[in-house]
Amino acid sequence: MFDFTQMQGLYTARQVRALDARAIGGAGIPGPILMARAAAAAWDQLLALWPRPELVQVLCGTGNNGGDGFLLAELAHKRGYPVAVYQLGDPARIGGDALKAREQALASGVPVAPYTAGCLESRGVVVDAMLGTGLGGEVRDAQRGAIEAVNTLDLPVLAVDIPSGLCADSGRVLGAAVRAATTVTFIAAKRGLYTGDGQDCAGAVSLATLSVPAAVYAVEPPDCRRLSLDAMLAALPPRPANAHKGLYGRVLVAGGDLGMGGAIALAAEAALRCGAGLVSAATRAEHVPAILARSPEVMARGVASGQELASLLDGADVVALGPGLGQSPWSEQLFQAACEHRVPLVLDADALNLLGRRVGGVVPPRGNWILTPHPGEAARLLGCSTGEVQADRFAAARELQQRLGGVVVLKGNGTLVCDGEQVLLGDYGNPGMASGGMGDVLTGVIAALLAQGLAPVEAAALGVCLHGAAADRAAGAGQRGLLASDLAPHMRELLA
Ligand SMILES: NC(=O)C1=CN([C@@H]2O[C@H](COP(=O)(O)OP(=O)(O)OC[C@H]3O[C@@H](n4cnc5c(N)ncnc54)[C@H](O)[C@@H]3O)[C@@H](O)[C@H]2O)[C@@H](O)CC1
Ligand SMILES: [K+]
Repeated sequence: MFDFTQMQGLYTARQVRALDARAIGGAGIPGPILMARAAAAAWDQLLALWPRPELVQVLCGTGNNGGDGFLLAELAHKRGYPVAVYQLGDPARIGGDALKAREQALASGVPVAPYTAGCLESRGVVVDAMLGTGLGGEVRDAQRGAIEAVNTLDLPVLAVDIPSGLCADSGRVLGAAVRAATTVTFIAAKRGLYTGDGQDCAGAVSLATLSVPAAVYAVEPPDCRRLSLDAMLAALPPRPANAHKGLYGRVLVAGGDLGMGGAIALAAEAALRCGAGLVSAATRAEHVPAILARSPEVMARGVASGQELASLLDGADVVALGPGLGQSPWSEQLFQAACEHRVPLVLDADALNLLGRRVGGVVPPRGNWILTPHPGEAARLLGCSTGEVQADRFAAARELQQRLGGVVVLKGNGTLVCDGEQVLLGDYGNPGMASGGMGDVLTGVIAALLAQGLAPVEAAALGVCLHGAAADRAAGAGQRGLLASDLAPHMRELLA
């Protein structure tokens, strides 16, 4: 239903280097021309955001990222703006197009001085052209000092191609990274700009393709794409006039151990609001009255054992297991019963923790489940630390999918959806979502979409974006205090 290949490709540094080389060698665009276009694109963005800057302070490294900075400084200087360029690293190490750019800037009269501690003035704007896609490993001390100085200045910062210190591939801060207000990235979007620390460092990202022809991109197909909610919503077919509830699937939400009944109520309500035909809840008998009082549309049943759950599974098209599930013997029984059935599953929260105990054991990988771990749950499933998951979220998502099958949704800033072939990145949402119940809602959303006939990867991709975009709308009233239950009306509106 969704054509992910039409969505924006996200590339690794290696891939972008290949595209650069192809643009120069194959498409015949000389390197200095590409660099001049990059500088012009960044300069245009700077002026668009901050017209008439009092001072343009440009920090240049010794690679081509620095070359972009020199040419930007020359543009600013020629247009009469006060400019100061600070060189990081030994100029003797500069070569190729970057050296030409530096010489051109110097010949035009751009003032260039070595970067020293305290050299930056606290006025105007800062252009970060220290490190781009050529960054290898943790930033060295000299660059680290400059990065920290930029971040303490409290001036608007434009990052050239990628904020210095951010890993283009993983979105991890390599020791220290510039926090920019905006980043102009060249030729192709780097995937690290959109996940992990990427969004915090890059600010608003714009892509300048530098007029590289489409044929160049054909040689390096991306294996990661940035999800477009609009494109997915546009592809959803309208409901026929003679529709009936049987067409839209039966979702069974199971979980809600003692003390955690709210989780199951949230998941069930989210499934209803996202269009599931019928939603049932299987939970502790104690929670049934409260669920019915809140959502009379939910068919809530008390289940005391795995056997009782098993009798409900045949009547479900999709089972969402995990919200408030707990890890008690009761939880274990429900988990066991659901996993023994062939029904498609959406597993979250404690269902993932129970799965983690059994990986490689009783429960083999399966193709018809969607697993929605946050980084901590992913770490438990992989037997590593949360830090290791966050250090390379793409690798963690792929590894999990390979081990467990199905579709893996690695939650967090820049949520990743991996079906084994591709990684899809959803960058909707905001920090207001760091509150209890958000995951339960996502589980219900994905289950509802799956029950309505979307392919598992589509249900996960649309669910993630719908959930994040609804939170962005709801956060109009403030991120702090955003409740999971605030999302439902917005999801409904978006789906409409
Ligand atoms: N023709 C091209 O290839 C184009 C490249 N462009 C720019 O070129 C950049 C890539 O240029 P390069 O490949 O020269 O690399 P960079 O300029 O990103 O970085 C290389 C420099 O960083 C230093 N460095 C590497 N790791 C470091 C670390 N851990 N700590 C401190 N310093 C470190 C290296 O010694 C080298 O001087 C892109 O990000 C983009 O800005 C653009 O001009 C567009 C065209
Ligand atoms: K940079």
